[in-house]
Amino acid sequence: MSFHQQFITLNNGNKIPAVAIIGTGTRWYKNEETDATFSNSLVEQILYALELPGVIHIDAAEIYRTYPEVGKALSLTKKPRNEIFLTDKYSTQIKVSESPVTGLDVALRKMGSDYVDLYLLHSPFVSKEANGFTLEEAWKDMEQLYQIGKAKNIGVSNFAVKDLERILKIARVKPQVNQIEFSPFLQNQTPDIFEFCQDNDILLEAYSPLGPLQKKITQDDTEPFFEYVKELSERHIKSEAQIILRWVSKRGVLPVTTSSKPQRIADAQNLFSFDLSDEEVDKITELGLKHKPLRIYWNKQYDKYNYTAQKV
Ligand SMILES: NC(=O)C1=CN([C@@H]2O[C@H](COP(=O)(O)OP(=O)(O)OC[C@H]3O[C@@H](n4cnc5c(N)ncnc54)[C@H](OP(=O)(O)O)[C@@H]3O)[C@@H](O)[C@H]2O)C=CC1
Repeated sequence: MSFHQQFITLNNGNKIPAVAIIGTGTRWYKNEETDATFSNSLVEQILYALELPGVIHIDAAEIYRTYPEVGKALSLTKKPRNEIFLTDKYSTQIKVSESPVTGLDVALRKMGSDYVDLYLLHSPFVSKEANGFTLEEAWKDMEQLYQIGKAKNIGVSNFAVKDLERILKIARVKPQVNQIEFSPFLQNQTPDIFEFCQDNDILLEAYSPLGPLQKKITQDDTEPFFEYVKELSERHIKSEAQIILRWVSKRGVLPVTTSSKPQRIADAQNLFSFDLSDEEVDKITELGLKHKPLRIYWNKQYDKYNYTAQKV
């Protein structure tokens, strides 16, 4: 099977691989970063990913406590650094390090790299009282990292329109990315975020894009959404996960996925070996919107927006 890779051009002209195939949070998440919690299976899975063709997009974060595994895999791989796209996130809500500048220094040391390709503020939940700096000051730190080249691109995660407006008011460097929860069952994490980011040329990334499959229960099989995804899976001879990930990308959003199963990682990297028609994309959108909102992360902060999460 021939391999095709796609890239998206960010608002600063840089390119990003259009799917992140190995997230190191969620199923790999740990509360502690010790020798005892070191995950050899995560190292193996990252190394497997790094043997696949093309530029490999890895998603990391300070709060996942998986820098040692990422560092080990980077030290063992034969893939050159410029064929790896490494995303990292500064932990805002739970304080791990003093500031984005100090946080990234520690991260780079632990991962054994001189730079990250993309650095994000993990959430907008920042305050002088809790963090010692405001959201605007945090962004100034991010800009400093961008200027000195330790972060080739910068962005945010879980930001609502009002949070982005605060940043845009003071930014010298506009966020390149907003990574949010996005799936057919959650098409607006917060009110109007999908449209706002597309209008402002801020790339949306979708974490938990496979929410519908992760939470699928047997009787869901009879739901029109699942019936249709199955039909497309048979029509295109692709897995149901590939159909949903491809739908995400056809909506102009970059899917961030992960798996403990090598075949699923390879399938994600092979996302652009097939296409969905506009009609197929629209039908998944429509059937997805009929489903009640499925929000897996940041429920405490964002369940209040469930009334509008399934409107586009
Ligand atoms: N910025 C933020 O606040 C957040 C960021 N993230 C990032 O996004 C990454 C991905 O998030 P995640 O929610 O795991 O993404 P996905 O929605 O892609 O879910 C991946 C999970 O789905 C399972 N899966 C894959 N294929 C199927 C299938 N066909 N049927 C059923 N289950 C399937 C996998 O299990 P299996 O291992 O068995 O294949 C895996 O555990 C994280 O690792 C993290 O890096 C995640 C949450 C929040």
